[in-house]
Amino acid sequence: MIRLEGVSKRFPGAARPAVEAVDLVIAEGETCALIGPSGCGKSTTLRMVNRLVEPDTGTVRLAGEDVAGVDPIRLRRRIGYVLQGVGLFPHRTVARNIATVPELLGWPKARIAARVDAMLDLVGLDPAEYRGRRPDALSGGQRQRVGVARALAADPPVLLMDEPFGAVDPVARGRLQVEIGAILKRLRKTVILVTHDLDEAVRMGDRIVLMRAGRIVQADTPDGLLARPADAFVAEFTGPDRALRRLAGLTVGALAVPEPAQGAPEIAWDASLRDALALLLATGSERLAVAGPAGPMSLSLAAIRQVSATDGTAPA
Ligand SMILES: Nc1ncnc2c1ncn2[C@@H]1O[C@H](COP(=O)(O)OP(=O)(O)OP(=O)(O)O)[C@@H](O)[C@H]1O
Repeated sequence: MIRLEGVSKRFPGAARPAVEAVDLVIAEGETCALIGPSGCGKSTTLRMVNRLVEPDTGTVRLAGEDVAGVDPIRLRRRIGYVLQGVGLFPHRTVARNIATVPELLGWPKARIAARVDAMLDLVGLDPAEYRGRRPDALSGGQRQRVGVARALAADPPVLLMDEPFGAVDPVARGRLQVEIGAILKRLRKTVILVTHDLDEAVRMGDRIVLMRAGRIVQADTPDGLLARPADAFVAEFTGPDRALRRLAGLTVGALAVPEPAQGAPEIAWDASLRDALALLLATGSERLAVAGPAGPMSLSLAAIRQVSATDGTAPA
């Protein structure tokens, strides 16, 4: 769906390229999280997809088409864009903000109004209560929800998200990551997400691309990145609590076995293994009871230990 081939960019006067020889393919319906230290080229990579930045060399293709040959305005109508702090128009109502692209596309008024309400519903805001408000009457998390609603309003197949939840407090942020991630999956959007937050990348990414100094160091599933860091830099970046992070990205269902564990503390099938471990430690139990989709199951501490034991250390 999105293909970057040998893409490089050096800004005028810069000592080294911001992005260098990046090859990356993002499949339709996939969420790809770009992560890495500040200044490693994440946002520049993202912006070359919607032509806010032009590459010096290489090509960016969208559904097979070289974006260099597509009029930028037309291109951006096919690509939703969500930024930190969103950039909502402050003097426009929530409804008018969400209607921005449909209005540009000349949709009839009734269709726009219906779409605005559907988008508000989608992101969990009651249309009757929120459509007439202005952005300054919203919480940070609500503003980000409106930002996502606006980006999705014209139903673009591709969504670019640059630190979308960076300005939101940690509690609201966790909820947004889970909810918005589920919506994007359900709608089968192809998403590039730029983030500083490894937990966000693990929660939302089907794949994580870790960059350093303009280059891709490792592109892998969240579990692959945490379990098998390609080198010492990746190991350091993912940190000493890599094993716990990994458990946060895996569900109880992945390890539960079809054996009843009567009387054991209960955990949900779709809870994370990190929550399961916390419950095992808090209760001192060796096993948890799981209500599986096809009957009672159990999850043992030993099984979690086994998964953690495969947590590779980086090759020297
Ligand atoms: N418009 C620009 N003009 C000149 N240099 C730029 C421009 N945009 C980015 N850069 C430089 O390119 C490099 C990569 O920047 P980029 O914003 O892509 O990094 P990033 O990984 O997204 O960083 P951060 O996480 O801090 O947002 C940095 O050294 C930055 O200073």
